[in-house]
Amino acid sequence: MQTELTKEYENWDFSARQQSQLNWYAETDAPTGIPVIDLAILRGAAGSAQRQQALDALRGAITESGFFYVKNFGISEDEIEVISNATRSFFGQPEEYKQAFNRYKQIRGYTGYRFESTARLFGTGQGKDLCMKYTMGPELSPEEVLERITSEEDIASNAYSPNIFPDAEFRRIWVHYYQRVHHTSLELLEAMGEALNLSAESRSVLSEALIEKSCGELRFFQYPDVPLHACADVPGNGIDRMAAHFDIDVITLLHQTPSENGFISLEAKIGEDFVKIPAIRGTLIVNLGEVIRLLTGNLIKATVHRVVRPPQRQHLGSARDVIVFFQAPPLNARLRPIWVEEGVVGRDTIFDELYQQAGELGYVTFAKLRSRMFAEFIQHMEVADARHEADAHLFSEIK
Ligand SMILES: O=C(O)CCC(=O)C(=O)O
Ligand SMILES: [Fe+2]
Repeated sequence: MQTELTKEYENWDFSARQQSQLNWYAETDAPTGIPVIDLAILRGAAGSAQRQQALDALRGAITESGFFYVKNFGISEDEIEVISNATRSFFGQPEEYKQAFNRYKQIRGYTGYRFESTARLFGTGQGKDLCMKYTMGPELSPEEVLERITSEEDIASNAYSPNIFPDAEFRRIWVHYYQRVHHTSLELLEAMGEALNLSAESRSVLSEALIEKSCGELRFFQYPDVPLHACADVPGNGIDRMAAHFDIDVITLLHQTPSENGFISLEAKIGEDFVKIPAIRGTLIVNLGEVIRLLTGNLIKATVHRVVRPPQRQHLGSARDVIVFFQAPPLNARLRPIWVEEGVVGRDTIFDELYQQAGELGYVTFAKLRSRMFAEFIQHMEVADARHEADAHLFSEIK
């Protein structure tokens, strides 16, 4: 058994690849209720019928499924190829070399295979994330950090920890992609404000708090082929590659590659069912996060999603790459409720509670909301770590 497992490690492939050569799905494969929105149309002449249709589709997606695709998002396939190949090449280095860039406590730099556990944070599954990761946050000067913090606690929270990169070229490539995807996220948030017909006051919450001074995090995940013995259909195994969760940001922009063998790993919970979200060439997947759900009184959905393991017959060729940008407010953002004219379905969230407590102050800082959200996660994290190591024997040692 051990020999087989070692052989599977030899299947870890980090060679450079051309995006055009991958086994993409087509736009017609988008699941029902997950529209493909054309950002080129949204950027076009205001008032055209086509543009109104795109705005209506956007409104439907964010208030119903909480998931959509976006095409013509302003980042070329070449730019995606450059960051992917640079990061794949880093992941292909010896573990010892990579560990020198590990700042996991600050959620920066390299995080090894099966190190983080989304299951542990959310209490919605078992096991560690079956991928390796690289992470960067906003590039801020010390003055810019000072502007954004509200207390000593904020410094300790590591939200503004410095970035780390293996070399100058890697940094240039990552900073470039960060700027590009950050820009796309702003375009989408503005379009959402328009699609929801927000009042001037509510739009100012979006632009002051979430748009202009936002602090996103960019991460690259490489999920290698799932080892045969760890597949979803082996009795007693879990099914997660990354356990079910919602994102705790404002909006997430995710680029995924298709697996060579066609297996679709990413699933979104729409109604009671988990729906497969295939990798469609030329698109990003967009989903909305907890912060915007709370600000809009549940109107915008922070949809639960997960990444699943393949069955044994599809373990070879199940590897996938993901570049994901989490758009988050700065810690000093002054969050207020966003009112949408019709359709407010609930005002009883943890945000509303904090907002009422704020009284005359009239806002809740993101720092406050964030620590309240994390307090909920800590309860899940008290589950014994052993539970998350129960399947460790299914994976061989990293050498
Ligand atoms: O790997 C994926 O496709 C999903 C990643 C994800 O949901 C996350 O990191 O929040
Ligand atoms: Fe997620």
